[in-house]
Amino acid sequence: MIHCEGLVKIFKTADLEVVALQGLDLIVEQGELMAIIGNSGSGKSTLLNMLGGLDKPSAGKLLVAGRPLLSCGEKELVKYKRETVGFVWQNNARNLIPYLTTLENVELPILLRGKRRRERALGLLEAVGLGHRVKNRLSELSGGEQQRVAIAIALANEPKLLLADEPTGSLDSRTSEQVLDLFRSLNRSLGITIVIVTHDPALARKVDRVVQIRDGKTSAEMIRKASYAEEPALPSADEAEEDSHTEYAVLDKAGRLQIPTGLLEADGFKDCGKVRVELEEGRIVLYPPDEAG
Ligand SMILES: Nc1ncnc2c1ncn2[C@@H]1O[C@H](COP(=O)(O)OP(=O)(O)OP(=O)(O)O)[C@@H](O)[C@H]1O
Repeated sequence: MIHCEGLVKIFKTADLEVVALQGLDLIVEQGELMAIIGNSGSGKSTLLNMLGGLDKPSAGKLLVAGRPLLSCGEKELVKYKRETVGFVWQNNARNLIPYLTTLENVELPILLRGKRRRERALGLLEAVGLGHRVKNRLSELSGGEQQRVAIAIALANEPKLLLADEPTGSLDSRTSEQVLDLFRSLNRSLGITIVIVTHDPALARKVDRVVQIRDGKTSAEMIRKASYAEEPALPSADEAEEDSHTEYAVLDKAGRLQIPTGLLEADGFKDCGKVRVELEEGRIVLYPPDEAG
């Protein structure tokens, strides 16, 4: 569904250039539900904007649902945004119109596409568990309910890919859990590919694959040992990530590897600047530079 290779994004301001993505590689399969995590400023939102066709990369390869987003024209990009991708934002103001009812909010994007279909809007609200709240104004809904309306809106154009930027950022943990459950059930029932950008490690732990971005590049991947499809019971709050997921460092095509920061604190590696690399019995082993061979 998503194929990014060597993706670069440079923001130029009057006197400054910021390299937000520095040759990022990422592959997301069709029907995956995955999360992207990373520190503030690591490039998560920049990546999501590229995937959603809201901004163009400066260089690299970016294919989404078979479309080359870097080279396609404006018209094709508009078609892509309308037909292939849906967005859910943390900030409800970006998704919702406060003075309309729940039903009117969901009908609107369908109306804009020239197909007035109350039935479909009602169906979407049922799907997100809000069939009983269709006549309420948004101010009468809780934060979690409003986020579910936003998800119904994002689904109105029957997207193949749903992009969610901090979708639970302003919700308490119980409501976040419900929103994530909804993503899971939509992923299963509609087969829609879902990419969630989050700061929330608890949320990230509950999907099959978590990709970590560091300095504009994918640096590590955590893959759930048992897929949630095979083992729907989610890890308990006190289960550590190591128990539920296996962590991998990303090795790119040029042979570059980002070593997890914690490991670099070990004796001999701190600020060492270089390492000795040996192949030993089928394993690549790193030695501090001053350790005798
Ligand atoms: N429009 C822009 N103009 C200039 N620099 C930008 C622009 N958008 C993002 N950046 C810079 O690009 C880098 C990556 O930003 P981005 O918003 O993608 O990070 P993020 O990982 O989403 O952060 P956060 O978790 O805080 O939202 C940052 O250094 C940011 O300051």
